[in-house]
Amino acid sequence: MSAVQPMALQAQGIGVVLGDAPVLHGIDIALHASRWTSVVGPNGAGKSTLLKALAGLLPHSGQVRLLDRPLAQWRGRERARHLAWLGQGEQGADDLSVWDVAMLGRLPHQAWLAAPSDADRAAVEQALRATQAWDWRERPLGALSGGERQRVLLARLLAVQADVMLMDEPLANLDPPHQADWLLLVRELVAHGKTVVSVLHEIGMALHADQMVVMAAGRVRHQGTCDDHATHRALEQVFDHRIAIHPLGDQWVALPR
Ligand SMILES: Nc1ncnc2c1ncn2[C@@H]1O[C@H](COP(=O)(O)OP(=O)(O)OP(=O)(O)O)[C@@H](O)[C@H]1O
Repeated sequence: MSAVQPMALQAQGIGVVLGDAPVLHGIDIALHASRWTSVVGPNGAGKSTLLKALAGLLPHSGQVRLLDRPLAQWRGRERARHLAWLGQGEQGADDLSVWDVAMLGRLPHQAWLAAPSDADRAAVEQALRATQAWDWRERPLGALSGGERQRVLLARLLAVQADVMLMDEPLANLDPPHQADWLLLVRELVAHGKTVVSVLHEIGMALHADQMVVMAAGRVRHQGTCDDHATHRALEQVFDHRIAIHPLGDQWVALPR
């Protein structure tokens, strides 16, 4: 009999209002630890807003629980060691070197104004090598291409060595080989007990996840495993049947109808 997996993240009745507009309506999701969940849906569905609410970056109604404890009960630095975040199209830090950007991921581990420890330096090197960004470590972030920049920001997230990793469009600007590398990386993270939640527009890639949350118009329309036909039908429905999910070998692909 397999052991019951603990919950990494739970959202209960999450509502978010941005400006005057209600953007999320009563979201309930439960994400097991050591799994990869992809969040998909049309533009404006509320995917990024949900990810920000899960990360505690947005005021919301309802409750988020991280590792079975209400998010509000975590102290800031402790939470930042357990929950790492990669935002969509993050700007800023252009003058910092790639090494220093990745080292920002170690801030929750460091005492105030303390120099980086050997463990910090080892974590940064490991993260930069994992995203093949090591060779650029002395270059300023602002001198990199869009895809190179994304790999450095991914390294910053990895350097945190958090249990739960939230990534908003992590494949943005990545070429196909580096998208494939990301997939291998996520599988390795999950095999080592990490929990990954990623917002993805690449439906074929998203279908490699363990679980899928399908959103539309600020609501969760479906939550299920990626090999379940009900998940595929929900996907086709939220995209107005403009795509169809087909088997290809041992994978699933999304093709335009
Ligand atoms: N600051 C804001 N004020 C008002 N409405 C907002 C604000 N930010 C986002 N919205 C709206 O909230 C809704 C959800 O936005 P969100 O960015 O979460 O969608 P998304 O599913 O991530 O979309 P995309 O796939 O285009 O990235 C959209 O309709 C958007 O216009």
